[in-house]
Amino acid sequence: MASSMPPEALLEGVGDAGAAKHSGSEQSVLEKHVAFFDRNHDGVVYPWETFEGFRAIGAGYLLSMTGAFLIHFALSSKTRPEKYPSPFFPIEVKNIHLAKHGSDSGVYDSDGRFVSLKFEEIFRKFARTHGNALTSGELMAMLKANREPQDYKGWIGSWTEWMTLYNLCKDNNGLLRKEIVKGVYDGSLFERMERDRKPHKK
Ligand code: HEM
Ligand SMILES: [Ca+2]
Repeated sequence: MASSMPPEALLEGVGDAGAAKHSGSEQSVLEKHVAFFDRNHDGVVYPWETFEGFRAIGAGYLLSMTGAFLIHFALSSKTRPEKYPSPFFPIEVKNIHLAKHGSDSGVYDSDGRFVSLKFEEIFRKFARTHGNALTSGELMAMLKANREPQDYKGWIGSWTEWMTLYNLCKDNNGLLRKEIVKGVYDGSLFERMERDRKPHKK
C-alpha cells in the first residue's frame, strides 16, 4: 500500500508541535494537523481535498480514496454541530476537536492542544528496543494499552491513524522514529513530505 520513506528526508524541519496554543485566532495543534488537508485554506476540508493531501504526501490511489471516504464519513457531522448533514461531507477545521475519539494516546487534549507529557510517555513506556523509535510490535502494544473497554470505534480510529502513519513513514528498519511522530501532530510532517516529493514530480 505504501513504501518506506528515507528518514533523514522526513526529519529536517519537523516537530515544532509544542509551540502552538489554542487561544483566540491562533490554530490549535490538532487544527494544524487537519489544516494541511484544507488545500484552498477556506477553513473547510472536503473529501477531494483530503484525497489530494494524501496523494501529495505520497499515499497510493487506493489508500487516498478509502482514507478520504472513511475520514469524511466518520467525522463530517461531528464538526458541524446543529447543522444538517451535508452530502459533500465537509469537515470544519475550527471544530475538529469535536471529532476526537476515545482509546487515543491523549497527546491531544480535549481542545486539540499538544500535551508534551503524554507525547514523552509514548516513548518512555513503549520504545523499549531503541528509546527514540517504535517497532511495529511496540506500536501494537501501545494501541492495546490505550484501549478503553468496549470503545470499538476508538480502537478502529486509533489503529487506522497509527497504521497509516507507520506504513507511510517507517524507516528501512521498520522503525517509527520519535521525530516523525512529533511532526504528525502539528502537520509539519505532512508539509515536509509534500516538499520532499515535489522535485521528483515529472
Ligand atoms: C496520512 C494522513 C493522516 C495520518 C497519518 C494521521 C495520523 C494521525 C495520528 C497518528 C494521530 C494521533 C492519534 C493519537 O494520538 O492516538 C491522529 C489524530 C487525529 N487525526 Fe489524523 N492523520 C491523518 C489525516 C487526518 C485527516 C485528513 C483528518 C481529518 C480531516 C484527521 C483527523 C484527526 C483527528 C480528529 C485526530 C484526533 C484523534 C484523537 O486524539 O482522538 N487526520 N492522526
Ligand atoms: Ca477547503
